Amino acid sequence: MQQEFLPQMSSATAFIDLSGLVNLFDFETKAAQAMSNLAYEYVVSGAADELTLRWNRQALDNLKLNQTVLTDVTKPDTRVTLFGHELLYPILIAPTAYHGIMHPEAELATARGASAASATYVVSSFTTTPLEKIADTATQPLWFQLYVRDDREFTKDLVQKAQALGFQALCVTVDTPVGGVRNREQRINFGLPADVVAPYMLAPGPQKNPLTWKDIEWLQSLVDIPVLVKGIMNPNDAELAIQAGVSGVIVSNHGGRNLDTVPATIEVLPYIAERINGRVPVLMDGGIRRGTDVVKAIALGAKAVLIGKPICYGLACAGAPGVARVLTILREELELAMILLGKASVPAIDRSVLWEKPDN
Ligand SMILES: Cc1cc2nc3c(=O)[nH]c(=O)nc-3n(C[C@H](O)[C@H](O)[C@H](O)COP(=O)(O)O)c2cc1C
Ligand SMILES: CCCCC(=O)C(=O)O
Repeated sequence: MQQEFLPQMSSATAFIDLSGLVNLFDFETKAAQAMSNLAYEYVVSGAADELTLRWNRQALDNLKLNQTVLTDVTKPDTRVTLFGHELLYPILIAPTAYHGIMHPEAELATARGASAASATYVVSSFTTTPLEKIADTATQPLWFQLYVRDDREFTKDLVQKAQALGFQALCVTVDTPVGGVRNREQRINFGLPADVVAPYMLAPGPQKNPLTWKDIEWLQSLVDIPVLVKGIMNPNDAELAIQAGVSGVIVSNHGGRNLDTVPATIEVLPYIAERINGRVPVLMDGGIRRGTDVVKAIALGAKAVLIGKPICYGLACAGAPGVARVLTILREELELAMILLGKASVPAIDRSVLWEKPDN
């Protein structure tokens, strides 16, 4: 009998008990069953041999922490301030496309989950839900991620719409003039199902007019909100970003999805932070799955981190509560790590938390 009702419910949300999912990897395992094959292969995909995808994790795992005891930290303060706004903890939702293939409530569930967990949600240009609806739903800050399309008038209208709707920052993705070699997508002949539409995708595929630093200057002239560039992977580009006047830099290799065999983000982060030298905030994403990963990124110069795939998995497993749970688990792990490291606040997290072999 119950079978009859199942099609009306999302097979992804029906009867999922979140209590057994205690870390972000558990969500990935669960999502592999909850998601359609199309959605799972799309999300899990790295470029080519998926080396960078793996290195993002491996490089974080290979960093060791320096335990410090008897420090009297019981309730760490995880707050950070970014562009004049306070975040309760330094973890944002990275922009990921096409939530409509992951859950029937799509980006609205993500927005609800982010709001429930007091997190900032960076909405992808390739959202499958109109920005107005997301803005209506979210009660916590939204940022907008921009893919610049050939039609620059369209792009102008889009960023100005986002600003008018109250999106608080613009992240211009600069690492995707073309998508990477994605064999998993090729094997399943990835495409959006007919009932899932990305309203701002406009002319999918590679664009004819390459994006250059001049466009970054132009984009900044269109809006008053902070403009960040997402996808910086070397100090020279970071310097050019500063010269172009950006308000922030996101160290990202697109979760290993674009150019395979570029280094892990945690590996390049300290060099970029050194070059930026505090002139603008540096954010980072790629492989963050544990509270200790957040600590490591902050120790090496990130002001905050973003998470991509775990949010997709939380969404697919259980909609808004799944998204909220993923964020809350990571936040709680961060708090525990801070206590165990004796760091009472985020700004106090410096390189002393990283283990280095003593000289003597
Ligand atoms: C399914 C998926 C879709 C993505 N879509 C976008 C996108 O639309 N725009 C963008 O700038 N980055 C996109 N990214 C990259 C993420 O913003 C982020 O850089 C990356 O996922 C971070 O690594 P993580 O997944 O290991 O946390 C996407 C990533 C995934 C996994
Ligand atoms: C070609 C980019 C499509 C969306 C995206 O950014 C991703 O899948 O990583």
